Amino acid sequence: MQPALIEFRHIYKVYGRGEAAIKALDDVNLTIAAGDFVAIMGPSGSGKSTAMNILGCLDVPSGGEYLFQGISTANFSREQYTLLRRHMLGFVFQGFNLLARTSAVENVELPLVYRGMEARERRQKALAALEQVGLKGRESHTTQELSGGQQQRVAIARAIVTDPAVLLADEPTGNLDTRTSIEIMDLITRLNKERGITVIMVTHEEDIAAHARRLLRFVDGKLASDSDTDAEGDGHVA
Ligand SMILES: Nc1ncnc2c1ncn2[C@@H]1O[C@H](COP(=O)(O)OP(=O)(O)OP(=O)(O)O)[C@@H](O)[C@H]1O
Repeated sequence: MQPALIEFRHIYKVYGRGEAAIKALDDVNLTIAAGDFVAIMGPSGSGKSTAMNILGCLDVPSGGEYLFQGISTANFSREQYTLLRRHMLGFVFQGFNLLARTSAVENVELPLVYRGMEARERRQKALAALEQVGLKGRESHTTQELSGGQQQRVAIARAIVTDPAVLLADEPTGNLDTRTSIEIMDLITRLNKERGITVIMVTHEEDIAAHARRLLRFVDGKLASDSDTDAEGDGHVA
């Protein structure tokens, strides 16, 4: 049997010591299969960002074990974490996090520069990724010449240009109006369905979470519920 893509075994994250210690994550057990589309919700301070940081190898748990494709990351070196991040994970943030005064195509090429890819191949891949997110014709526009929705599309192109197994999205529509949010969610849903990218997304909005297939709710650092949505994989509430 294939191991799950992602597994949390008794994950704890504790900040501070003694009386002041805060359990940001408290014995979280979780498996996510390849190709799933998971939304994470919960009140402020419930541990969502902490969980995303551990999933994204930006932070390590205080206890428990994080397995990726069945391999424990517990004894990973800093370099191994970096490799896992660069080769398997793509990130999208609420604030887009693009370089200003830099063209869309150059922003998308950036992760390929870190990989040491040759310039021509890099450009080709970045242009293809921009086309995939519906930005053909805007490749040379700089960040400030693009709308918020277009900037998020560039950020998504940058996240998928490396062909990651997992897209980690932290409130990807948090800075967008309703119509643009729906367009971005349709794009993310398409990437999940057509390219098979596993999507894990934090959101505060129920109707954004409804695009996912599965919904995890955190309360006080614990995984309080884990249920299927009504999306049935088509990205829309039935
Ligand atoms: N670096 C840190 N040092 C100390 N405490 C922290 C740190 N990061 C998070 N915490 C605490 O851990 C708990 C979980 O925080 P976390 O940021 O994961 O919550 P969240 O669900 O993402 O909240 P929000 O929706 O407000 O972003 C909170 O009580 C928070 O104050």
